[in-house]
Amino acid sequence: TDSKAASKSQPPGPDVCAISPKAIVSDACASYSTLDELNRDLRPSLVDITRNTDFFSYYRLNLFGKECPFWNDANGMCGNIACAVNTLDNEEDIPPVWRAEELGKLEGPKAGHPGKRLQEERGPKKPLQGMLGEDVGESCVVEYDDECDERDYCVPEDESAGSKGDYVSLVDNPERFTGYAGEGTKQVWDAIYRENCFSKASFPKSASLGTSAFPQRGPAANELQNVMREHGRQLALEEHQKRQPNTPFVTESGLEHEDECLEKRVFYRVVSGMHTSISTHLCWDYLNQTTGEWGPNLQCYKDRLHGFPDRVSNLYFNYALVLRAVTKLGPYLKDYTFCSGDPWQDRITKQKVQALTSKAGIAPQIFDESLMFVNGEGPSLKEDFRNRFRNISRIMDCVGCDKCRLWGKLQTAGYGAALKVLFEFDNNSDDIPMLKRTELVALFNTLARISSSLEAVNSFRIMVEKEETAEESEGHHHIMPNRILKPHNVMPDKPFTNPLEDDYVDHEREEALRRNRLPENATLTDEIYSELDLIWRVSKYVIRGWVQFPVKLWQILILEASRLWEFYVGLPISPRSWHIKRPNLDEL
Ligand SMILES: Cc1cc2nc3c(=O)[nH]c(=O)nc-3n(C[C@H](O)[C@H](O)[C@H](O)COP(=O)(O)OP(=O)(O)OC[C@H]3O[C@@H](n4cnc5c(N)ncnc54)[C@H](O)[C@@H]3O)c2cc1C
Repeated sequence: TDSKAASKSQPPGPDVCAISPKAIVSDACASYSTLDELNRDLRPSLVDITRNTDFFSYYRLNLFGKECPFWNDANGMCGNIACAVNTLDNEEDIPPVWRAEELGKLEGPKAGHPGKRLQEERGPKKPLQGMLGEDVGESCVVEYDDECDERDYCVPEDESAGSKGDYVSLVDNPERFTGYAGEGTKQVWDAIYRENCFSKASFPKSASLGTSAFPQRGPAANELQNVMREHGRQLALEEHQKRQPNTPFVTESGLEHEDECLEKRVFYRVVSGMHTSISTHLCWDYLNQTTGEWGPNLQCYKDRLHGFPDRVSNLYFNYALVLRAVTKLGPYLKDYTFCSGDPWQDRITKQKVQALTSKAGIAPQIFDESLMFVNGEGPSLKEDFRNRFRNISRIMDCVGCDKCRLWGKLQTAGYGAALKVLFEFDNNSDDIPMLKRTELVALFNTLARISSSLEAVNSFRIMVEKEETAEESEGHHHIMPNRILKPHNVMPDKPFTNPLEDDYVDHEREEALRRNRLPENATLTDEIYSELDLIWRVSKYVIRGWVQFPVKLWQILILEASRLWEFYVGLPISPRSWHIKRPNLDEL
């Protein structure tokens, strides 16, 4: 009952399925341990792609040229050396294919938004058209006349010749502690969360913040009041969680967030999960100002995340969402040339990407985007959702620390690309939007960010465990509040165990069984229906296995062929990574 109550107190409770506790658990949710397992599997390839290929390790963005469109940010600037970004000012340091002289040579499809007709002519189901890399002289860049394509979820970075921007090496500018804090950061985070306040009426494009100071009256003032109320509720919720963990948080409007629709919850989770990832990185790679050394800061993690399971839950949710987008994009990337100016490297990059997306494709579906924007007020929310996300990408120009702005912009672009792939790529439609190189780089690097955050959070949890065990053995009786994040699938009466241990999966099964158990007062009819339901789900699971078998076999063949190729050309051979998974009731 405790965990039930807790799950009602906030949208993303630690024991709750990431999206909707009842309706979509089997198709759209994976357990925390499944995601950890996937992450352990995929992480080496992802790190390899984002660190060792030119295509994915250089990003071009307009880092300094855009003013904050919402307020005067002159006072919120970070002067610490750690806030600085090393841009690649010397042309020699940029891969040849992206140097200005090469971009200047480009002709043809770089000019102009492709428009519907041109997209149709280019043919269906090839969103990338090989446009970014078939040949430098042909077209490594696609340029848009207007700021956004109507299906963009964020303001895209422009890589075309003549556009303003700098190249940065993402490897040389790691996301970590910078010391950027105070009123400036508060203002930015507040503005970002304000975008979460959906109203019944749709907002006009980029309107919810407005460019002027806060209004005193009229519709905008009403909205502001709602925002303040919402923010106040958030603070009250946090206070409540501290004082009375695991009890429902009741406001005048009832249990918090209980009645929110899927789309609004998803929006909040994406933003909050991104915030969690940023906090995790700054705590993991923290500057000890006494010793001058960089390393994990456990207290920083405890203050920001350990006591807030919903924040960590949102991080896992984002992993599922972005990984699903990358997996969905996989087949489209087969025709894509990863143009970096060196055909040999381009081929290797492609193989690495194919290996990653094929591996991810073998895993069970972890997020089901087809459930969004379909029921209730869902369809009418899509444009609002998109505009709000674009606004968040504009707010990133108000971040007063260059390095934070770099990673903030990259990650919003990455989530924007993921949302575009999930909600605008319709396999049954011929009209599929295009992706720029910057969007692809942002997408893969955002996944890599979340992936390293998951790893860091697991390591931090283990550190907390060790610290508590040490304290206990010294005789201090440590009282751990229930709301502190435990491995998510642990039964309430079982001891806290390291999520990396094998028996974690057993807890997961027990939890699944517990969820499916009938209430004590169940009638015979309930039991019969429950049995029939189980038989139905098991049959579906078995049939689905048979149907998917040829695809899986094909994926295995592709993977094996790619390993053989790696062996043949003398590359390090990627490990085999498919598992025969034990079915659990969640997947049935
Ligand atoms: C876009 C952006 C990028 C940044 N990148 C970096 C960076 O790379 N390195 C660096 O050192 N600093 C970075 N910062 C600053 C950093 O995020 C913090 O703002 C700063 O460390 C001050 O932290 P704080 O303790 O005041 O809480 P903040 O992290 O600023 O949080 C403000 C409030 O938001 C709420 N909150 C916190 N986390 C969550 C969550 N996950 N979900 C929901 N609500 C939450 C809490 O109420 C909290 O009090 C960045 C800031 C921004 C806006």
